[in-house]
Amino acid sequence: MIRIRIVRKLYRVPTSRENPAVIENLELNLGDGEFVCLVGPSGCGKTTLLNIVAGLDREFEGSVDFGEEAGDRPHTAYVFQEPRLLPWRSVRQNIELALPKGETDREHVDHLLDILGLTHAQHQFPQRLSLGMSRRAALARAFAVRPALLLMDEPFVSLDAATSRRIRELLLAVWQERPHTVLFVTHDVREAIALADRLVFLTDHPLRIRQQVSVTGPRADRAAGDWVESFRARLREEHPAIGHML
Ligand SMILES: Nc1ncnc2c1ncn2[C@@H]1O[C@H](COP(=O)(O)OP(=O)(O)OP(=O)(O)O)[C@@H](O)[C@H]1O
Repeated sequence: MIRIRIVRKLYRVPTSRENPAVIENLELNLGDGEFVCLVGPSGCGKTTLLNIVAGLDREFEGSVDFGEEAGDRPHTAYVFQEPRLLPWRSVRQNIELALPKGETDREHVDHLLDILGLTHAQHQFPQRLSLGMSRRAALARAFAVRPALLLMDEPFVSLDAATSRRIRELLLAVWQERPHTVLFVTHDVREAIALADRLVFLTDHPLRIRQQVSVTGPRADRAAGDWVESFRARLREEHPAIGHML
């Protein structure tokens, strides 16, 4: 169980007299192996929250408790909004560079390239890849380290609907092979319903939790658009306060 407690997070901007809290009084627990989707308006502080959980931002009041031995954090991978591949390395090298020093794990990398449809592109350089392929390469790099915690910040943004659906299916296929805790940020409630065990709807100014909802249907059924639409309709009925986010 990961326990996230953020009493207050603000950015001190020297040129600004007032620095309002971006996040305030947020309490969020992530179960072991749980897939949690954060859904919130643009600019509400989702990336800020992921950066805090990743340990990239330590300037906040509160704590992130990983329930491990003091000081230990789980093996974490972070997939950013942009794929952030090194342009002077091939797809395969980008993936292998993420592995701990001295570790090659060829079979695991081969398997990920295969399942993500990148075997034929493994020796290409990132500038030759489509956005969809780059995003798949970023996923392969994240999975290569066998993370216990995977943080994903709108990893499928600006893809066409068919490509993002295909990559979502690939993400689920790899995740289901070895379930681990995922915190996934999206604007897209349909995407969240297709993926998550739990949806966490957020407010902005400051960011807080507005509503949490479990999604219990089998993931195989959720690939069908009508399953997602009927779940959305039920949410609208049961939680009118979040109707504008649906
Ligand atoms: N380094 C920074 N310095 C000052 N303000 C910042 C900084 N980073 C983010 N902010 C502000 O904090 C707020 C939350 O930003 P953040 O990027 O976390 O939101 P978000 O929900 O991820 O946005 P989006 O959905 O557009 O990706 C915004 O008002 C943003 O302008």
